[in-house]
Amino acid sequence: MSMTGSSIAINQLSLTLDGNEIVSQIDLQIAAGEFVCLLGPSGCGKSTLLNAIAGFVPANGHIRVAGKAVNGPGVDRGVVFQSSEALFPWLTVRENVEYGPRLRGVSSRKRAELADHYLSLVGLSHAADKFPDALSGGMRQRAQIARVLVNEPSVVLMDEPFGALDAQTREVLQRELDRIWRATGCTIVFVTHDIWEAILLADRIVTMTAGPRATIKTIETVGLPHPRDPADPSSLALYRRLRDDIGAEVTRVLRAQGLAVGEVAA
Ligand SMILES: Nc1ncnc2c1ncn2[C@@H]1O[C@H](COP(=O)(O)OP(=O)(O)OP(=O)(O)O)[C@@H](O)[C@H]1O
Repeated sequence: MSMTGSSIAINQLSLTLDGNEIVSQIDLQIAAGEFVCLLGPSGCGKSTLLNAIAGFVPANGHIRVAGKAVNGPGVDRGVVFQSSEALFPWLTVRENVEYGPRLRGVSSRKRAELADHYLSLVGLSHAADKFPDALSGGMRQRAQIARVLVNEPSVVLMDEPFGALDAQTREVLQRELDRIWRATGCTIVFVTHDIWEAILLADRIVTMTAGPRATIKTIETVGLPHPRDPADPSSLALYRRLRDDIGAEVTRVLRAQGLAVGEVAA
């Protein structure tokens, strides 16, 4: 039970929703097994870009995963959402995790084996027979991650997966995700609002301009050893750069709307 990450190649990509061009001229090459975070002002189009890689949003331009054009959703790409409502409330954790393999016709013995493995990987073996309602927010997100990993995708797309969690649970799950990513070798694209979260997790951090027609503003290679220490001067310098880059975008938009006079931090 192992995965290999796939590369993602995005070239000259624009995305239009309801006739509005949300993101424009995106060029981004992600290596197999890389962990990339997307940061940017609220509403700039981070989720739209992630959804396009997932195949939920039609692409104008090119998105290739492992060299193959993305034309719709596929089992090679798993998506973890912020909301724990993504779990089926009428199924136990184990049944939720086995759902994907069951759809793919995997035998019950193999399904159970896969579920055991991925529930253990996310630290949820003890809660396998519980229903989602009986779980804490952090446990539900673990279950969602197991439900995605059980399909052994080469790319995991995560849309603010820890955004609704309290700070302590979030920190625990960030460490866990770092471990899980290393254990699986999958490629991760992770949308967040949280600059520290991006610094703790990412190989590279992509910042986006404010929309409409948002595009890539900067790409930072983090290049710091794991586990990352927020008190490290290099981490702090990177935090300030990212904060200033995103803050400048927020300020620009507010000024354009005639709403801001001073500087605005992200
Ligand atoms: N189905 C849709 N139809 C039309 N416009 C949409 C649709 N979904 C999102 N949008 C618009 O697309 C833009 C980008 O939304 P998106 O959710 O991708 O941004 P985001 O950067 O992920 O936002 P946030 O950080 O607040 O989660 C927003 O202006 C939003 O209003």
